[in-house]
Amino acid sequence: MTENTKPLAVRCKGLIKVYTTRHHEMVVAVNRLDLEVHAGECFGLLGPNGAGKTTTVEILEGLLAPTAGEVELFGKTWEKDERFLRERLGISLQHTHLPERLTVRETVELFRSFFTQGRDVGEALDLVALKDKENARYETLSGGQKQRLAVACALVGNPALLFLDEPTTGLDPQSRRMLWEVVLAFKQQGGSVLLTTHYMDEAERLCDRVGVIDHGQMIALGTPKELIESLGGQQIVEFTVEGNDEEVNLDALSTLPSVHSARWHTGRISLTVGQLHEALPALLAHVDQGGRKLTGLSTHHATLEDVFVNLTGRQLRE
Ligand SMILES: Nc1ncnc2c1ncn2[C@@H]1O[C@H](COP(=O)(O)OP(=O)(O)OP(=O)(O)O)[C@@H](O)[C@H]1O
Repeated sequence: MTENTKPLAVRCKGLIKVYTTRHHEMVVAVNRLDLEVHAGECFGLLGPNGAGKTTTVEILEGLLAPTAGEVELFGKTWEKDERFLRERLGISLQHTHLPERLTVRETVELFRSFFTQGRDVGEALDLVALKDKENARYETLSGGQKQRLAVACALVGNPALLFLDEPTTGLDPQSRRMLWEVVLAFKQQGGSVLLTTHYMDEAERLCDRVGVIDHGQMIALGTPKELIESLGGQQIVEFTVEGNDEEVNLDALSTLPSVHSARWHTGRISLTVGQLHEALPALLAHVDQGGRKLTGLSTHHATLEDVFVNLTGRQLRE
């Protein structure tokens, strides 16, 4: 099969999930979501708490029934081809509770037994650098080791598609980087990945494309580079001035050289800027001419976080 005729790893269309709470209130968690993950791609779903990421992922994993919409993985559906799909998916849930008394090796052996074909247990442990812990009981592992074990369990069936729901939340930097290497190696061998994350550096490092989801809807989709470029500038300048904030004229600021846009953001003025060496002198002169004094100034390279703020006026993590 050529690249174009390969079935998509994930295709969902018009996905809707409405929960009914204990108090009989309706919560629309996913609202007409369309999503495609290509074979061999790492796709990241980003969004704030409660955006609908976990609900979406659990529907795609066949763990939760949608209220409406179509879901296909490798051109197959959960209704008709559950066995086929279970053999091809690796799943690491947001919270994994594994048996406390089993050793690391026993845990992975248990998961290996669910699959007719799969990896050698030792190889799966090697992949997540847990070989030296194979005889340790689950209850004695650190948070990072537990998370890596969950990923080993997801990998031991030699899946074609890996689901990772916030795989590195709460991990130390070294464990996070180790998991990133595991994901990149899996992708390099042709695997497809759908991951959710709160970490923008993680999305930028791992994902070929990302979808930003808010209130159950996809509000932006593209490569990290495309999304960041959509801001119109690669740099963000944030500053505060002494005196009455109300008088700051955002329109005037956005006409300064190399400034693409100006907004209020968490008590500061935030400018999206093309060239710092053009924008900064002009900004300083502008503030000076207005008879004001700068009380703070910082700059950073635009990130996916800035994309989210630009789209919604909110922080990704509040
Ligand atoms: N079982 C449930 N019953 C009622 N409402 C629910 C249920 N599960 C989730 N929700 C609601 O659906 C919305 C989406 O939740 P979901 O967990 O999918 O979001 P999320 O983006 O994964 O958030 P987080 O990053 O915090 O995990 C939220 O408003 C949540 O409160």
